[in-house]
Amino acid sequence: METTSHSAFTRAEWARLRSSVPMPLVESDLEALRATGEPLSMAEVEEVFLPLTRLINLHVNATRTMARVADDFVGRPAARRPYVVAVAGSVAVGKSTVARLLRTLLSLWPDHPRVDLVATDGFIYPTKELQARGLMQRKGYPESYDVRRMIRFLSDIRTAGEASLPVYSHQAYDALPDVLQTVSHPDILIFEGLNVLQLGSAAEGKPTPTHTATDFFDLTIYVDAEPADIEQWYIRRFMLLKATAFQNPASYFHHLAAISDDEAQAFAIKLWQTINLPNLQENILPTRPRADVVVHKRADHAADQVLLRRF
Ligand SMILES: Nc1ncnc2c1ncn2[C@@H]1O[C@H](COP(=O)(O)OP(=O)(O)O)[C@@H](O)[C@H]1O
Ligand SMILES: CC(C)(COP(=O)(O)O)[C@@H](O)C(=O)NCCC(=O)O
Repeated sequence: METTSHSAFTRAEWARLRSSVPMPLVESDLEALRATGEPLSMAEVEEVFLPLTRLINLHVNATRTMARVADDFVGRPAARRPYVVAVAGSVAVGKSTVARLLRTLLSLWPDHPRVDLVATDGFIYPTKELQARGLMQRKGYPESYDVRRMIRFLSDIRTAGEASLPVYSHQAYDALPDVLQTVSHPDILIFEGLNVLQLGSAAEGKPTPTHTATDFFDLTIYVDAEPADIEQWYIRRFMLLKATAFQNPASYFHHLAAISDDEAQAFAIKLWQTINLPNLQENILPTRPRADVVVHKRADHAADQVLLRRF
């Protein structure tokens, strides 16, 4: 399906663009990269992600050349700033697996060995603040993020090469108090989250923001799938977490460990249908046309199509 904004590649067409990039991973490497309940095969790496890392590698080098031109023009010493890749998509679509895999693959290229990864959940307001604002049922929606802090983080990374952010715990369902993740002079930063491609709009009575997160990205990737498939993945993962992570008394969802599977499943469906699906439809899907690369996954998680932006 060719669109006005993107060229479409079947999996087989995209796989040919790997060219001669060698496969650097073995099965045990993939085991460490898989998220809960998510398959990731050697074929997926070879046919989908090695071509993608080849494209990113070419783009990093071209971007560095362009930056040198600007430095030469004004007569200042060449400065290397982090190249930022954004990964967007729904809750449970597999963004974090894609982000971890890209980090591993990109760090094996000698041109850019230092690759860091940041998830935007670190910018979600702490539970106390969400409760005060009446946003506990809007977690993951644009208004649940401290967008100013996120923009400041991205701006510091691009200008100074270094910045810190809070750390989110899925177990606590909240930010960890007094814990910060510091990112320091990576060659590449992968910035992963639901809302990274959003333009942002002015709050009631406030001026339009000067910057949006997308101003700071060199390349944007949208991980795509049919909402009905993502719902199945979300529910399956929730049930796996019930049998594992939720058993821990420290887990926010520990109370669900004791209820029946049918009740837990009904709860997962409710979370999906009242929070995550509307967020996908209202806020996340509308950002897809702006992505440079769209990786579309089938019900079995294998990518069947890749779109590449034309402009
Ligand atoms: N309640 C939870 N407890 C523990 N881990 C979780 C929980 N919810 C999500 N996760 C994990 O957090 C990561 C991010 O999940 P999510 O934001 O849905 O994005 P995605 O599935 O696209 O990576 C995944 O690795 C997932 O398995
Ligand atoms: C923390 C999240 C909003 C994801 O945030 P992201 O890293 O994409 O910014 C999401 O995993 C979440 O907790 N959603 C709330 C509804 C639910 O529990 O599924």
